[in-house]
Amino acid sequence: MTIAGSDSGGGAGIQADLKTFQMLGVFGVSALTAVTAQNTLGVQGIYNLPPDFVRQQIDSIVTDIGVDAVKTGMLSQPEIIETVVMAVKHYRIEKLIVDPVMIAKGGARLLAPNAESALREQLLPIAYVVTPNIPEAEVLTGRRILSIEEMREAAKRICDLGAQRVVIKGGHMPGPESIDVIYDGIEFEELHSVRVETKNTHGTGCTFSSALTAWLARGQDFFAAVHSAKQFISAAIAGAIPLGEGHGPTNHWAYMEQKISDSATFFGHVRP
Ligand SMILES: Nc1ncnc2c1ncn2[C@@H]1O[C@H](COP(=O)(O)OP(=O)(O)OP(=O)(O)O)[C@@H](O)[C@H]1O
Ligand SMILES: Cc1ncc(CO)c(N)n1
Repeated sequence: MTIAGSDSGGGAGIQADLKTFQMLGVFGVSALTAVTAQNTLGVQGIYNLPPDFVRQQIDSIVTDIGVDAVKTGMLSQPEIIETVVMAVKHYRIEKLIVDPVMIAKGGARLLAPNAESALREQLLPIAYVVTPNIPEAEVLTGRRILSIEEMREAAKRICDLGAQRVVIKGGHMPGPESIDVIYDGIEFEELHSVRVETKNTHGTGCTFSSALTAWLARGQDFFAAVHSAKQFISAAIAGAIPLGEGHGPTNHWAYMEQKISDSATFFGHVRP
């Protein structure tokens, strides 16, 4: 399940999450927190849903269909965070993947400033894993992050805030590689990928964390699931189709296309 906002542009939010789940063979369900009027140029409008109605959607899903993992994205308001926290505790959801969405690529706020403390103090302590980008990790820790060493320190601090595991995504740090720092409370790992020179990075964070959620729902262990998610997002960025005039979306089917062309046999055809 994804608990997040709708991106009318289809590249981020609920739409990115459900497309990613589908591509990874996971049945996606959703609870909407907000509806955005959004495209590749920016966010033109936000309509928040009432917290009670967010809870009603979660109740509808969990009491009938059930969930193997739950991901949160845009939560927008402190009351929505409190509602999600209560529901996660009530249903004893263990695999909670928190993508602490704060600001969209174009600069629009997707989390009210007065919701940051609720996120830090109430949601992080019940997270199985948190996946901040660098600016989000800076807000959560209150410190600048300018190096891999500082990413590691931030990961430790975020675990000290109560999260069990952390992936700090390195898309915002300049350099020839995009490096993510993974920490499970004991061990660190760095995941390197060649930085693709592209402006089509709308929704990279949502897509990465929903791929991680899908692999965790499928039962992969934490480090393996992060590696698989990185493969998914790397293919989605490299294979992005340019849409719109601004930051275009990633390509949610590129990973499967790559898998198909990598495989020796496909529909009975043996590749030379
Ligand atoms: N230009 C790029 N080339 C290769 N990998 C990238 C690039 N930009 C981001 N990534 C990777 O994509 C994933 C998402 O990271 P990023 O830091 O962009 O998330 P984000 O800022 O939360 O995204 P968004 O807010 O747009 O949803 C990470 O694994 C990161 O390393
Ligand atoms: C609805 C929504 N969620 C998350 C993001 C972050 O990419 C976005 N741009 N829009």
